[in-house]
Amino acid sequence: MNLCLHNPVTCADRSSSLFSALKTSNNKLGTSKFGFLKNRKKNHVVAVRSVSSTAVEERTKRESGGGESKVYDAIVIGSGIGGLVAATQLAVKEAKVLVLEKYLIPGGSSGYYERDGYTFDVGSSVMFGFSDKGKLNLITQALKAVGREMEVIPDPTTVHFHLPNDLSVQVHREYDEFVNELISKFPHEKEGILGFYGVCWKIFNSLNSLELKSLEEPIYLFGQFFQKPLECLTLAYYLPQNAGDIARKYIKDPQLLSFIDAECFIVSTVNALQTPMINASMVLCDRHYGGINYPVGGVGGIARSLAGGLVDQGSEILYKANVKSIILDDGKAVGVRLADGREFFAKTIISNATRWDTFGKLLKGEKLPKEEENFQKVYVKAPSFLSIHMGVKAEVLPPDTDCHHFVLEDDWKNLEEPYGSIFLSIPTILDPSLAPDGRHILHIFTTSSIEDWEGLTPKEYEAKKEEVAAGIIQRLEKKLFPGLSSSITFKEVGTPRTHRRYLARDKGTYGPMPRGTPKGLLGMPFNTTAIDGLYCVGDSCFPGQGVIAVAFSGVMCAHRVAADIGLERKSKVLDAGLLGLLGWLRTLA
Ligand SMILES: NC(=O)c1ccc[n+]([C@@H]2O[C@H](COP(=O)([O-])OP(=O)(O)OC[C@H]3O[C@@H](n4cnc5c(N)ncnc54)[C@H](O)[C@@H]3O)[C@@H](O)[C@H]2O)c1
Ligand SMILES: CC(C)=CCC/C(C)=C/C=C/C(C)=C/C=C/C(C)=C/C=C/C=C(C)/C=C/C=C(C)/C=C/C=C(\C)CCC=C(C)C
Repeated sequence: MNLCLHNPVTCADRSSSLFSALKTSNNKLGTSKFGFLKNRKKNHVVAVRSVSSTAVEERTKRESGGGESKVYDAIVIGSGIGGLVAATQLAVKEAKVLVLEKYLIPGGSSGYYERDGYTFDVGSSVMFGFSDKGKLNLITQALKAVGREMEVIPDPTTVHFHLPNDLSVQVHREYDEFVNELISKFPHEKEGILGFYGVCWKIFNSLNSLELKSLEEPIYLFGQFFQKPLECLTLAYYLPQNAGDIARKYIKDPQLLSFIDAECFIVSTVNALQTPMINASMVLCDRHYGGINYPVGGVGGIARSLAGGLVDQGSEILYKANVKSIILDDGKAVGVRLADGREFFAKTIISNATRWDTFGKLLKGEKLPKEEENFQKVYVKAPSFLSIHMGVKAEVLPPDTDCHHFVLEDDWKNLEEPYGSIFLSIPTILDPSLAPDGRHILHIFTTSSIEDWEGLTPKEYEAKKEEVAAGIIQRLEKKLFPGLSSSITFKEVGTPRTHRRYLARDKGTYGPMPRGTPKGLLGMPFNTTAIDGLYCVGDSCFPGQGVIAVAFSGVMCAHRVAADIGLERKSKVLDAGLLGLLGWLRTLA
């Protein structure tokens, strides 16, 4: 996806030329034509109208010019990985799905963009769940479900930490190599290190033994408890716990505890005390179990392959389709209305927009359901990122430079501060085809809030981008790569405003972040919502941020929707019991 990480002021021109370039690739994906619904008049009242189900079908027919009416099984708003996995999983169950994407290509924050011979990943380039092993390789499985496979390049080091007091730790692909390196830095904490990471493995192995489907579907859930009671009880035990508390049971050294904070921060943007233990275990072990693998050609290929696979299954994806509102019929979600006035109808609506955008914008004017109020009480929007995509002369990187780095120079206290720590990926270390010969890509990012970028004139905005980016580049020059500034051949800076604009995420947020100390994953909502027929998918659903996490949310969502539209088994009585119980558990968070 092209996030247009350049001056938003000039963006319109460049994206129109980009669009012509992309048209071909969209066509290759089989972008469908939607001639069956005519444009409707603008200035619709966004307020919900009450119409019966038959009326919905009749209206669709009328709008199709009396031709064949089409009510989809599911409409998915947004083609992030969460939305695409939900859509493809439903499509392979023979549901008719329509994905509506605001932008020109699929992927959302897992998209890509091309400039001057470089292919940049919009978001991070660290891919979990992309191996050929076990049951947690959810990206591999999602692609396989629609007959796609991608060539991947194994990453020998997940991340190289450069931390205060000159603490340098490489997270090697081999677990033993990693723990031995960590133990060599903290020999007095050998038992603590093995104890903490040992609990992570216990949880990971339990997860890896389950068939992963919707935890909101009782026939499946009880079936898993019956088949794997110990593993399910282990997961239920750790569900309300956080990594920092478990770490403190084993580890005393404050610097080592800060290292565990950094381990958690890079995937959750919060410290270990606020990171759910199940999520921490998932990432701290998958990187050694299946390993981190990078898709040849860049991360954008994942979404392109899923979108292509979706169309192969007979479902559809429509780009430049900006959903403005969700249409309710007697309190049930039955369709969507686009910014250009077109309307589409389906038995179920799945929103891949964040919960804040779904309830705050797409259902504007509706009373916020109690469940969403609770969600907003427990979670706030995490800050966004400032990202710098650069092309540099290859010789500036020392030999054996690792692909991913995390830099926190002087003071552990800066870990969670805006611009405090720096993430750096150099995907061309693994796949040189992403850059012209003799060049490398540096994708640098650091947390930043939208408030920092508002109220500026275009000139001030540009100047601030340059100034902040220069400061970050100088820090990397000092810590890692002398001569970096003078080796830059291409540079584009994106801010939280860029993320808000191109990903349609409120305040450009990276995802939900606990307001205080959460009870692990207990407060995180699943996919059903208080509105009949409306489901959410993506990072504001269980289990949270991350490509593999939203892929799991997509799998869960598709299973729950399939049961509700009769493509999978369901029991109304058990449903009511489990959904009630889960709702109650969330109130305890
Ligand atoms: N390596 C990594 O771990 C990595 C890399 C990149 C992204 N990510 C993760 O991906 C997660 C986000 O994935 P996701 O699937 O939840 O969502 P997303 O934000 O990536 O995608 C949502 C999509 O929905 C579209 N959209 C939103 N509102 C719309 C509307 N009204 N009409 C039409 N389209 C609309 C957006 O354009 C976007 O394409 C983040 O949590 C981030 O952690 C992780
Ligand atoms: C229901 C109840 C109540 C109970 C029951 C019990 C049970 C059975 C349970 C179960 C559970 C489960 C299954 C769960 C699951 C989970 C999961 C799968 C999870 C996952 C997760 C994941 C994650 C979180 C991930 C993330 C990631 C990320 C975010 C990443 C990122 C990255 C980056 C940013 C990179 C960095 C870079 C550099 C350093 C450069």
